[in-house]
Amino acid sequence: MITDLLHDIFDTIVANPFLILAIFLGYSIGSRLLRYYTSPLRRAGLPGPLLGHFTSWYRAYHVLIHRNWHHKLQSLHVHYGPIVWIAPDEISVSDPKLRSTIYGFADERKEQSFFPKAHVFETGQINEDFNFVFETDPKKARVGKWAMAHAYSERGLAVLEEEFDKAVKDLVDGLATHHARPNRSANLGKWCHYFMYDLCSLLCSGYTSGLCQAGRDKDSQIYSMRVIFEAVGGLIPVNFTLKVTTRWFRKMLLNSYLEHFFKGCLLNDEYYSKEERINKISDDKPQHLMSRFRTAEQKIRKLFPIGNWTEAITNNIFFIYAGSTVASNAFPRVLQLIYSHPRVLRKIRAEIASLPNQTVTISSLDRTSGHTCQIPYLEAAILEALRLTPTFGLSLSRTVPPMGCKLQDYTIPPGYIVGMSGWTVNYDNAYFGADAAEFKPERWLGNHPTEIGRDGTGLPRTMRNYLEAGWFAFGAGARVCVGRHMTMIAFTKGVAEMVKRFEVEVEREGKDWYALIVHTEGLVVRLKERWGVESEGERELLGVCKEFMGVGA
Ligand code: HEM
Repeated sequence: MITDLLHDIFDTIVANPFLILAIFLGYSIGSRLLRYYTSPLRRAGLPGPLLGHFTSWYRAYHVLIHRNWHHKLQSLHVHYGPIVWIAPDEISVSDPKLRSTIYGFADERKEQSFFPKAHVFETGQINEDFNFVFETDPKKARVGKWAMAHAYSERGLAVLEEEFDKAVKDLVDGLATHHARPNRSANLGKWCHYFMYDLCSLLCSGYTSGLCQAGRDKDSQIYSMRVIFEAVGGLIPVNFTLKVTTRWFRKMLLNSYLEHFFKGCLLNDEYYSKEERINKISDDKPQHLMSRFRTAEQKIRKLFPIGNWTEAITNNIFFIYAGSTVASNAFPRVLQLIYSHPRVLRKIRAEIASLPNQTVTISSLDRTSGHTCQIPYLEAAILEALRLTPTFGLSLSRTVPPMGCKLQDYTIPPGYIVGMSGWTVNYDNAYFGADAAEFKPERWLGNHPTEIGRDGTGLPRTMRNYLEAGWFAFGAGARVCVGRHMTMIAFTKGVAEMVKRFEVEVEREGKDWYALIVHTEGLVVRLKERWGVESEGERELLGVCKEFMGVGA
């Protein structure tokens, strides 16, 4: 009986494929229309592009085909205001003042009021154990952060300062060896990848992956990372990805790239298995991150006993490199902005010249009690560049908790997704000023003209405190980027050595395109080694020498 029925269905499909297609399309369009007409977001009158109210393919189109979602989102907010309904169940918010509503630490009614990471982040779970960035279970994420935060802190990284210096030296020496000669241009984007990847290997295991020395992506590590970013970034905006794939399936698809990557970076010794290698590095280098992750994994395991320790450690190491991919796409733009503003460049050089040994150390950044930052202008220039190019382009989506939420005049019911993106928040004129789109490091310095600090001292609020409370380059709240200190240390040291050593002329600006993160591609520059100008007297002398040798000042 059932077999007959199945036969009949099969015959009908074979005989009438168009009928089946029509039924499928009818169902699909009908269900979308029904969802739209019954949506509380429509009843609440949320503004936004009509197509986006029906289907998430509207956004996927801009992500996957045009690769310009970050700019599209900016123009949507300019057109519709700070709250935009962008996909059937998702709202984009650009008002910095609403940051704490969505990402703030929950009050005592945590279960009811905390906005957890949206389910769609599960797409990035391509392995079976703890996954720092994409973990959607708030309890697990909290435990992970608690176990690992110290290793990523300024103090935790200070013990590895030598490794930062080594990576920076390899970057400038590599650029000098491979590119600093006439008629030889350098792809700055690629070099920033080499730099950040070498740095990660040094921090994790104490030896370099040698990309800056080689001047190329030796073992296709950057390529492997890119495949993972592309696949995950392409799938996240398409809602049905999670309906048609499982964690096992995504692992099958992408794990080989993860393993290849891991091998290229850290397991390049054929005599050891992965487990042996992890243990050997961790035992030999207890200060390095591999060892810190092994300890963190043991802590997490006490609370979440089921898991695979090598995968957990692989994941953590992967996220060090993944974070660095975010950073290495930001670094070229940071350098470009600084070099293309001669006044800023001069001020940075003057600030560095005033440092002991003309060298940035981690303690130059120290602001803890009794210390003053010794490189406020350089730091401000980097923060300002990161504000304008927040490479983590993806909206950081959160699920509205059971008690719902109010965004300006709109009430959003539980279960809907709300999210902010640095590309819209950081350009908000009302918060950052009418000149928000301009590169002005000075805006981070001094005090706010009217506000009083919120620390109870009655002193004016610093501009830095005000801006950091609104910007969104590193996210906000419980899931704020743990790699921000590592980024600032690497960038301040990196910029300092670059501006000391090279004059840089941009030959081609390249372009930014969107895929989970905003990639910086094709930024080509010409480098000329400087003569280490230090004092007025030396400058004059060097001017004479250069003139004599025809090098030009
Ligand atoms: C310019 C550089 C960077 C930018 C713009 C950036 C941006 C971000 C943002 C926006 C988030 C929040 C994600 C969310 O809330 O869903 C985040 C999280 C994270 N970042 Fe970064 N990041 C940078 C560098 C790094 C580096 C160098 C590392 C690695 C050391 C790193 C590791 C992480 C990790 C592990 C998380 C997850 C934190 C958590 O979920 O609790 N990031 N990053």
